[in-house]
Amino acid sequence: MRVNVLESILEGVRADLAAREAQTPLAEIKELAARAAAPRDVMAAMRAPGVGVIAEVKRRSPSKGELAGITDPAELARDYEAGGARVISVLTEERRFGGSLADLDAVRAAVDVPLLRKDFMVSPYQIHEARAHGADMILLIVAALEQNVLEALLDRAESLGMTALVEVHTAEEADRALEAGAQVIGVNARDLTTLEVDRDCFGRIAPGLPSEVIKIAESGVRGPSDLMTYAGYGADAVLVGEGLVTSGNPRGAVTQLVTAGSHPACPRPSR
Ligand SMILES: O=C(O)c1ccccc1NCC(=O)[C@H](O)[C@H](O)COP(=O)(O)O
Repeated sequence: MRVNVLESILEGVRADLAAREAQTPLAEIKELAARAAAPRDVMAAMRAPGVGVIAEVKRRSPSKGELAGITDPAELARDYEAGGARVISVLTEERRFGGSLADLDAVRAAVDVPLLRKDFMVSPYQIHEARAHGADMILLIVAALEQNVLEALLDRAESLGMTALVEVHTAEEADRALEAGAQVIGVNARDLTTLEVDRDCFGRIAPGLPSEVIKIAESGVRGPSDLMTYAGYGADAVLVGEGLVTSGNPRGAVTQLVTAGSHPACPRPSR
């Protein structure tokens, strides 16, 4: 029997969430979120000219195991910011990705750019938690959520002044994202149920999305030439993890992508 990777990740996420909720009740985490500094303007960052880079702090992955022995996520984030990343994504899932809310705190204290809390969101609790720890953006994976839950979580994020990156892998999921009112849609080249990476996925789905929707190409970006390909299909930004953390020079690797994304020969999103 084939194991659905996403389902098994979600099981662990729910168990860890229940443990955190038992320790810090929802009312308390809401209070902490309300006291956090105002969220940064992610939409302005996404609409800036050229193709932007969302650089990910990614310690480990279910498919590849330990990626680069990250010892200081704050230092990595400072390199990303210096290289010109528009947003920094911090993976906070612990069991499979080795991340934590402590990583998010460390990165928040180190940089000024908007932060994406990259995790498997299944409950409003996690959104208040993200805000309490300084995130400006959260991830909602369509394949992981019933439509009513997707819509409720999107509303919750917006009510806190945050932006939701709504992630899809198929045209049907893209329809669900639009129906939910997503303003930012990420097309993940990685099928989270099998972990296969299909770099043609963005080119099949993104051109069919409305022009006003911000389009992000996620996963499997190896360098400037992938960015240019995605730009040709209307990408506003690329989200890159492994390619940066394993590069040996994350600042230089981000700079190369940012340079390609702002080059006059780079296709511009039409809106
Ligand atoms: O990265 C994985 O193997 C993975 C497996 C199962 C669920 C999610 C997974 N990754 C989350 C991501 O979306 C990526 O970290 C992100 O898009 C960056 O991808 P990459 O540049 O390929 O590291």
